[in-house]
Amino acid sequence: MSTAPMKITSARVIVTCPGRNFVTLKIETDQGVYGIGDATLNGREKAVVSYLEDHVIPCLIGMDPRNSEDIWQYLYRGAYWRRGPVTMRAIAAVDVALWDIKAKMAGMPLYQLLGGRSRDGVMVYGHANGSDIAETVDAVGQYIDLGYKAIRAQTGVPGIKDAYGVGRGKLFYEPADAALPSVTGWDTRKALNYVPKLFEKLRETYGFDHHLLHDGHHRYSPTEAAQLGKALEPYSLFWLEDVTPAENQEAFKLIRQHTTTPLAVGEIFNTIWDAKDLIQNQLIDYIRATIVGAGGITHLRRIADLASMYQVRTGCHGATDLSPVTMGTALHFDTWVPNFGIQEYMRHTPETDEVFPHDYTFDKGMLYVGDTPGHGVDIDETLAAKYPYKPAYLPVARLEDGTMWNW
Ligand SMILES: O=C(O)C(=O)C[C@H](O)[C@H](O)CO
Ligand SMILES: [Mg+2]
Repeated sequence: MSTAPMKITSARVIVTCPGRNFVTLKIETDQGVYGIGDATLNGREKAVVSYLEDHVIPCLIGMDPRNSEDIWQYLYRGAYWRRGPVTMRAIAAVDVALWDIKAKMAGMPLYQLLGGRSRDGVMVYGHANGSDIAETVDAVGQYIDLGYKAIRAQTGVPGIKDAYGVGRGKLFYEPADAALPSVTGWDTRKALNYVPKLFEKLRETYGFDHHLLHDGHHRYSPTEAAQLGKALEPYSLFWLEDVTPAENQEAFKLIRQHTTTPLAVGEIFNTIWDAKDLIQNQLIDYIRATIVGAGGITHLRRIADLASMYQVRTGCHGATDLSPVTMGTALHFDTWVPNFGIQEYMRHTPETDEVFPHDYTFDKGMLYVGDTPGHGVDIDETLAAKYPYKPAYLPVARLEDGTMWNW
């Protein structure tokens, strides 16, 4: 790589809504090479747009884009105000765009810069859901027919209005759907009674050859979470995710003492500090932090390295609110990271795929990175401009008596 001076000449934020909102950062350089990073924060997109445009981009102009580590430290330490979803997404977008530039300049796919291939392909899990057990069992069957090796199963629960994870469309589940938050319901007892029956039926119908996963979406108390984990043990889950909120990392001790169902946490984590105690005390099995949520490649690989010391494996978040730029970048990360576990893969709509041309491909339950230099994902700006931003919130959840709960 040349040691001649190199400069960032411009950086722009592109907001587009090809079915859902995405915030993308494009960094251009004086050598004609550009990089792309995702900065989407579902339901709070404009906060990151402002953070980037008003507070980050002015500092970037003139910096040497090759110094991605120094720029990461500059944005993290330099703001004085550390961590948080807005800050860390803005940093992630810059970081990913800079790694994209570096890999393009090297003429290599990004995984080569991280340390090369550790595996041929990346095992992914898809989202099967239905309004009741029968429908969810059918949906899981459809994923099996599509070749998936691992499937997350979520079901509607009798008596709960719009239970988490039950989509309106198959393959394209999208919770952020209303100009103001829609109100969904929750009832822990009803869910605790019903969810194990789903997995009993799934194992009875399809046997034990496929990995099954379930997301508690922060709804249960530690004691209830332990009960759910115990009840699910006979069905041998790949993981039980976000079974209780993780702000208090200590809470997982209680769950861990009562169940051997593997636990996954971290899609809302921003830094290594959110996961440190969970990892060091071996309270989880999978860490779900991903590229856009946790400060880009530069920071996520630190989390993965810490996790590797405690036999915790990765399981990057990959819902539809993470753009193809994050998906593509995560696949390079997954292709390299030694302690890889699994990658979530919720398919984007054809409109989104068209706005973000990419070279990753799906085959028999696996995703494969391409060999395009960089992370292999671009943005068609002309097409993106045809889909203006539409306000869309995630739902909220309330108990039957009106009490606010965790969505
Ligand atoms: O994909 C998952 O596991 C989720 O829990 C999806 C989240 O609800 C979604 O990313 C929120 O924006
Ligand atoms: Mg989740």
